[in-house]
Amino acid sequence: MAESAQAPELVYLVTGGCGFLGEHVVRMLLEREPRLRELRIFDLHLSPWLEELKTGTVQVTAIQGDVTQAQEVKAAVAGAHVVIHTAGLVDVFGRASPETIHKVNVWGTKNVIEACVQTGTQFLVYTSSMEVVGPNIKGHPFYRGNEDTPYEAVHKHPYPCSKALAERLVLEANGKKVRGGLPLVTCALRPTGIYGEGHQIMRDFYRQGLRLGGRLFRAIPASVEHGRVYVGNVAWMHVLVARELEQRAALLGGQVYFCYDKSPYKSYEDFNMEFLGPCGLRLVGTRPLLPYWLLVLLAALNALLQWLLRPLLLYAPLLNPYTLAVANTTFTVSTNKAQRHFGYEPLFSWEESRTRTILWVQAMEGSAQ
Ligand SMILES: NC(=O)C1=CN([C@@H]2O[C@H](COP(=O)(O)OP(=O)(O)OC[C@H]3O[C@@H](n4cnc5c(N)ncnc54)[C@H](O)[C@@H]3O)[C@@H](O)[C@H]2O)C=CC1
Ligand SMILES: C[C@H](CCCC(C)(C)O)[C@H]1CC[C@H]2[C@@H]3[C@H](O)CC4=CC(=O)CC[C@]4(C)[C@H]3CC[C@]12C
Repeated sequence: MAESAQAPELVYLVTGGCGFLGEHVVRMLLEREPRLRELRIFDLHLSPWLEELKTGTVQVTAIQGDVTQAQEVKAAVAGAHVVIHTAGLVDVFGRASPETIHKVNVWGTKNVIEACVQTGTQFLVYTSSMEVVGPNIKGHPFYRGNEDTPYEAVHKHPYPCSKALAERLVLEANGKKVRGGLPLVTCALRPTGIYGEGHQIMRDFYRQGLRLGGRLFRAIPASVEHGRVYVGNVAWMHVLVARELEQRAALLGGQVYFCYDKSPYKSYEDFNMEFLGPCGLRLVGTRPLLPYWLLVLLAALNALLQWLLRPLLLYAPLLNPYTLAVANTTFTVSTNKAQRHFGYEPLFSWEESRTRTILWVQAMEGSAQ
């Protein structure tokens, strides 16, 4: 993949390319990867906006497929130079079964690795998660840590378990010989909580606030810091690392990188108010309105209700023991590893990330403004 002034030659495949992050990766590649000849977008559900991308100079190929189906993955990967594997089942609310989460996130990743090996694709970027590290179930804080900070990672929930297993598979595959005899070069990016245009949970909080007369009620102490990163910067990191994998294979291969930018350290709720505030919502209370023990009880009750109601309907509220523990445990990163290894600098400043997110919330139907 050496730099050349010749015609664009590279074929990229983005799995999960119609998801929240995947869409930003796809658009970023089209905007900022001049060597792109063909962009394949592989997803279980293809979005209508893909059509508008097909009018440019890069060949955009939409592939409806399932990462759990090895043959479908292999067919999509064949002939690609780089695979960016963002597809995953993001579920911490109990909507999907643990088996399904494992199947999509672990087997799906296995299939992607195997497809690279069998077809001769040499470069693989995996979207991992901060959840691979923590917060752990013991509630230990991870305060502005980096990739080398010691932390007791203990996973019980199906989602972090699956992401940790999948990340390990990706890292262990680094150096494996692909068809043709060249080594596979892999790396994993670990975003903290991603925000920005298209963020479903932000949408849910906004709608909940509207239903509650423009108010949200503080549940988590303002002192608990939760790491957040703007989706455009996460996408940019994927594009950059994918571009650099060949040139710096020895340095980047088998490495993990937290995704970070200049977003401020705040609690999950205070951070959301950076966007929801200018859209007419307010966060009631300088301290949590309910005592923590009551929240724990409510979260346990929700888990019980989910279990009892499962034969009849899907009850999957935002509050459950796992989400409460994650929201209530400090987990923030402070690192420059991506900058040192592949020259990453955030493409979007905090002000720009904030403005873009606010404009997106405001554009939502029924804005409180
Ligand atoms: N949203 C967040 O805050 C964070 C997300 N991540 C990771 O980033 C990646 C993308 O997450 P989001 O964009 O937030 O989720 P998303 O749910 O918006 O996107 C995931 C995409 O994968 C596709 N997909 C799911 N199952 C599939 C299957 N069996 N075959 C093919 N495609 C399938 C979905 O249709 C969807 O388009 C995931 O791997 C997730 O674990 C990591 C850290 C934080
Ligand atoms: C839904 C949680 C906030 C509600 C808490 C309540 C009910 C007390 O108000 C979210 C708090 C933290 C979020 C998670 C975090 O950002 C890390 C994540 C990384 C991922 O890879 C996937 C998503 C998530 C698990 C994210 C999910 C929502 C929260 C638990």
